[in-house]
Amino acid sequence: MKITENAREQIGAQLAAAAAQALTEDLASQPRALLVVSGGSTPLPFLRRLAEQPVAWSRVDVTLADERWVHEDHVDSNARLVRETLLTGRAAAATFHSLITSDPTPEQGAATVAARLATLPWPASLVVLGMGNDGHTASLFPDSGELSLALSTDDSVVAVRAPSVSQPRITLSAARLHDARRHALHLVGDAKKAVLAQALSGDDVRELPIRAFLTCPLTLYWAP
Ligand SMILES: O=C(O)[C@H](O)[C@@H](O)[C@H](O)[C@H](O)COP(=O)(O)O
Repeated sequence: MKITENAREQIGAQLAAAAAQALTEDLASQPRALLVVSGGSTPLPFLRRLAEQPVAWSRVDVTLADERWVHEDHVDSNARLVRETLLTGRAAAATFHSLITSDPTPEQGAATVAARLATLPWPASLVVLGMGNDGHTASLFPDSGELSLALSTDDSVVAVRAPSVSQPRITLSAARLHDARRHALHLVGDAKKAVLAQALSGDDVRELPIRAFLTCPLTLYWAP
């Protein structure tokens, strides 16, 4: 157990160093740089380590790959995760752009979120993706009625409902998620390694939506 925990800390630290390097490289030639991170449980060690990296954080914008449509104080909020882990220490000087509005549903809030995202310095320096055991990434779920739309639209965000998750969500579209200089996939555990192997051995994106990003190119950060 201890070995696994250490490996997960190490891979988080490696990803944090790579993210800091990407932002610093881009900030050498542009006024601001954008980082897109994912929610869930995997990113915790990465976000905590990144918060302490020496980056010109006051010139960095941060947003999320997707969000659960809950209040920002909710235990399931990805914004809460980012505020409590990344936006501390040195990285507190970064500007965070939430994917949530006060509208009751993501369908009602999507246009406001899209307008917010349009002000950011795309392409992102780095998009960090996670993946679920069903092959979803961001909120591109295999069982969501909005999957085809999210994979094909030029809009930047899509409101998503999926039977496999309890809360409505909002996700960056595949097109928006592709709009980055670098992509990383951050995974832990043997189950996810097996899902990734399955994804690499086929091409039906609707079966395993992570496939939409396997040609980015994409750098894999995996630990047992
Ligand atoms: O808000 C979210 O849930 C995500 O952004 C999602 O795509 C996540 O990356 C995967 O579900 C993996 O989640 P875990 O890291 O918790 O396994």
